[in-house]
Amino acid sequence: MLITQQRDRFYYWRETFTFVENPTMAGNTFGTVFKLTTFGESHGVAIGGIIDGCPAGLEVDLDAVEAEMQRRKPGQSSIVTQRKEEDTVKFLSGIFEGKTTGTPIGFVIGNTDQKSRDYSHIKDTYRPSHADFTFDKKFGHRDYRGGGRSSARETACRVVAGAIAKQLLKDIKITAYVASVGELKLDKPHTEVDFSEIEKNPVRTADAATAVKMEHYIKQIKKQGDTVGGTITCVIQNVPQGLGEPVFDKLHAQLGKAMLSINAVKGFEFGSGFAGTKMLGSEHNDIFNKDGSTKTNYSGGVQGGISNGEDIYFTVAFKPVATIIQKQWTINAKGEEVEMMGKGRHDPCVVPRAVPIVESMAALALADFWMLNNLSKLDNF
Ligand SMILES: Cc1cc2nc3c(=O)[nH]c(=O)nc-3n(C[C@H](O)[C@H](O)[C@H](O)COP(=O)(O)O)c2cc1C
Ligand SMILES: C=C(O[C@@H]1CC(C(=O)O)=C[C@@H](OP(=O)(O)O)[C@H]1O)C(=O)O
Repeated sequence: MLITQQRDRFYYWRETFTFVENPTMAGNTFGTVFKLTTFGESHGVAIGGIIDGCPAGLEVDLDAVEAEMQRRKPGQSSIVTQRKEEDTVKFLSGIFEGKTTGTPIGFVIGNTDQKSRDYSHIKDTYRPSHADFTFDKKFGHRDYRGGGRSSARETACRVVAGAIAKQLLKDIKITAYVASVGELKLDKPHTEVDFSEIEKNPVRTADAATAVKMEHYIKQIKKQGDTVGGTITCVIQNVPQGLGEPVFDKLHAQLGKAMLSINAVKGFEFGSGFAGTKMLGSEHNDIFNKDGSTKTNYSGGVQGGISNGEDIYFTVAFKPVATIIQKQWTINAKGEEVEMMGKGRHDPCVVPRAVPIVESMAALALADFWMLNNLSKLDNF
């Protein structure tokens, strides 16, 4: 081979691999085998995704997908953003005669009620604690309308994939609920929560009286043009033993990544979490029953990064929404200090709509581990 040909080949491969390893805007895919890639901006034509690695032959209950979308969609009650989107999912591929074909499942969700005028004042001005500043610094060119790609609108795609992952997981039951809004707490450990209460109130907490207080508080905060944070607890039941891939892809590590990838998340507490630090080993150790189950479950259903068959539980902390309808000082792209006020339709508190997002991300993490676990033993081939 001529030296010039060799050189051209070298450059060809270098460029190819550089592209594959360092694609621009990396980070739009979650999962190793059961994978979700999402695309789209909040005020663009549509958002959507591709679910790859879903096995063939899964009967997809489209009504169940639709029901999950209704739980997340904007405009669903007076304590969430008043942007009105139907969030009907249009599947483009990968499902035939009601069953998955094992090929990529492509889907789109239209954006129909965007009001981009509300964002013209932040074209060159950064909302404090939103993603405007960092997206600008990283990419230099961004769709500022509605926060573009940084908007939680993208999480609609996660809910589509999560709804399918839930169906793949069959008996594994994933339930999330609002555990606190500001200082208002649902005063019950997850083991005493009545899951049937969650969908009966717009806050999605598991107690009617607490829900009334939380709803009232969110409305009050909204009137002041302000926002408030909260926490969501998630419980996963009927988990088979063996899910999780030590050492770097431990089950709770991936769940942490899944949760921390959700917009506005600031904390993830797994199993006994921070409270466990105040206990002694003699109190904290989960003592076995003869069948391998444990008498207590401070481990949160995971030991050594692998599920042990007990319930998995964790809590996710969400910050107060950044866009407030109050004047605040900020800076513009020229570095000048300017006063700005948020405009438009924002969530005064994200937790009511984040409940199905937390469940979906948990389902995606578990579906991936379920697929991977089938590869971990020769007996499975
Ligand atoms: C369900 C949900 C709804 C949200 N709604 C809003 C909103 O209406 N306005 C807003 O400024 N941020 C909202 N956020 C948060 C922003 O998307 C998020 O703060 C922003 O992308 C910056 O990312 P970070 O807070 O994770 O750093 C929402 C988050 C979630 C999970
Ligand atoms: C559109 C959704 O939520 C949006 C999330 C969001 C943000 O900054 O994250 C800001 C608001 O966007 P807009 O100003 O366009 O109404 C929310 O409504 C959705 O969840 O589907």
